[in-house]
Amino acid sequence: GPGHGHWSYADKDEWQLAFPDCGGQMQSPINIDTNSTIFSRELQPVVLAGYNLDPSEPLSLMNNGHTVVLRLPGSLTIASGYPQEYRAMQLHLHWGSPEGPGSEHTVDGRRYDGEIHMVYYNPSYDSVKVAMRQPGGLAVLAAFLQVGPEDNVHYQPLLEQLREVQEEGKETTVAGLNIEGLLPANRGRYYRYSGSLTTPPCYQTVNWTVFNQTVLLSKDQISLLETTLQGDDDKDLQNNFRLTQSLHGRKVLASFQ
Ligand SMILES: NS(=O)(=O)c1c(F)c(F)c(SCCc2ccc(C(=O)O)cc2)c(F)c1NC1CCCCCCC1
Ligand SMILES: [Zn+2]
Repeated sequence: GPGHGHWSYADKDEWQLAFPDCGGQMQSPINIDTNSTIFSRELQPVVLAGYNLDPSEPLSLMNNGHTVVLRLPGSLTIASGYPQEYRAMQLHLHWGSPEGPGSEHTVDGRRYDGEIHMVYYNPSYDSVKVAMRQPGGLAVLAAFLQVGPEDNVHYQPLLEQLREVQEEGKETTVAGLNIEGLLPANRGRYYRYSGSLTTPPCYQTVNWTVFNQTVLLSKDQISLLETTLQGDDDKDLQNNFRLTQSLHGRKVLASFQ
């Protein structure tokens, strides 16, 4: 992965030794205290463009030892909801275990079962490598995954491939799917704040959107996510979430009252 040292969720207190930004004052994830958010009428609904990918276009799905990553084409963009256009890079998931939930952000101290992150970069920079080091260079759309009454058909193409990438480093392909279907239906209600990657190198360059509406998956889909993948040395890949970080005075905006 990026950066030098090898890291794990077990040694998250040492991350800042090898990756100094991880000890910064604009770190993610955070707890969203809904009583302290500030309503901003400037925050327009998030609109995606190019999200209906061509089913004949296979996408790479990989277990990188820390999460499962679906590479996304740069033709998928955020058309509105941010001051400038962003282009898709990848999406990945965070989850817990059968013993407990595993979202990264929390809302009023509540941790959700899981969380999807769609990672975008600002194409006005020469490359992703440059963009990810610039403030506002990255945008991540985050949504909470929650157990609901039935299977979420949009997640099925991803989840049924998990067994093909059970071991760290394994890769497979997924047919082009409707990326928009992976996000909540209501993209007008979200929180916005400036933060960081939640993994080393923890660059403080992420313009975060955390949707208010959750995404519902069945209990079976959530437990498939929690019990299929293996990380380092064949240990179960579970609880791949970073603890919430101090705001250090940062304000969290809300697109709704
Ligand atoms: N929540 S998050 O967005 O910070 C995030 C995580 F929490 C993540 F845990 C991850 S996966 C861990 C980082 C990593 C490891 C290996 C490789 C590789 O072999 O290619 C790539 C990345 C992960 F990939 C990401 N997102 C990546 C961060 C690393 C590189 C920057 C650009 C892509 C976004
Ligand atoms: Zn993430």
